[in-house]
Amino acid sequence: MIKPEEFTDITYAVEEDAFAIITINRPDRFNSFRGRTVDELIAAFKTAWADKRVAAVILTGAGEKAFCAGGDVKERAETGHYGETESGLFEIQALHQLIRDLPKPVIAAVNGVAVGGGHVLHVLCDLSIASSTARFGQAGPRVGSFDAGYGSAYLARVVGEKRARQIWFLLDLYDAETAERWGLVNDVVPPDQLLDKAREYARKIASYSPTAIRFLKHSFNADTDHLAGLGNVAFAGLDLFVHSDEGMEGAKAFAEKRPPDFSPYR
Ligand SMILES: CC(C)(COP(=O)(O)OP(=O)(O)OC[C@H]1O[C@@H](n2cnc3c(N)ncnc32)[C@H](O)[C@@H]1OP(=O)(O)O)[C@@H](O)C(=O)NCCC(=O)NCCSC(=O)CCC(=O)c1ccccc1C(=O)O
Repeated sequence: MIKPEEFTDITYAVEEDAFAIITINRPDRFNSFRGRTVDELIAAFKTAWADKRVAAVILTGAGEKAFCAGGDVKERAETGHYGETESGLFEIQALHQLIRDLPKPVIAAVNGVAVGGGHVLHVLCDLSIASSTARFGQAGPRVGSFDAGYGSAYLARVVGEKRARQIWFLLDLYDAETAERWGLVNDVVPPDQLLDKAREYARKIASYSPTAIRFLKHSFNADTDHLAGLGNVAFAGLDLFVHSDEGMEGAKAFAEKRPPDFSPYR
């Protein structure tokens, strides 16, 4: 497992002997993730799980523009994949499951755009706080991708069927006020208050019984845990799809800054 001192794509810190802050740190790529980023996120969440000081975890992005823009589409357009990883696997699904299984609440502090796989990350967090400048949405069908596991089915539990379908079929970006109205985030605050609000949430959680919180988190999850099986099916399909001509058309069009042409695949 990669050690925190070896992290290149994220940063990890424990504050007040009470909570961890994980920051995706690739601002030049809108904090999009590659294989290495996902490996480091997994290592950071496991470190937080094992650390007895840590009662809650805050997940955020570096800079003011992006929380996380999903998979690194430029890397995928250039190489067809997301780069080297420790295991040889691209472990995004394991990261999703880890955020759910970690018996400590995970708070997304959404500091900018949360789109594609980055949007899925915040949806999977137990709580989300948005900067008033944050924007939310999915992008997969534009760039030749989809998340037909937690990213669609669990999203529908959070915002309802019509809105989840609207998010995935229209691919618009929604502002923080709309996200709050839809129940997609718990709070909206000015950008300069975002991390303090997340710390306030984490401090409160740290003052309560960790065993009670752990049971409650597992209980909330139990109702949708079967979606992990759906995720296995969905990601097996996605592995095939992203390498197809249709899938690669989306990634190449993004990298070439042109609209994709999916008309041959209807
Ligand atoms: C995020 C945007 C909405 C921001 O728009 P805007 O504010 O107008 O800024 P831009 O000028 O567009 O972007 C600024 C700068 O950042 C670069 N950038 C943005 N996003 C990415 C990205 N995802 N990857 C790489 N680089 C990115 C952008 O190119 C600009 O750089 P310049 O050098 O200045 O040109 C908008 O940028 C946007 O829509 N971005 C793309 C979002 C997206 O499509 N994300 C990927 C969705 S798919 C996904 O995340 C799932 C991946 C996955 O889980 C998976 C799992 C297992 C197998 C396969 C996959 C899979 O591939 O799908």
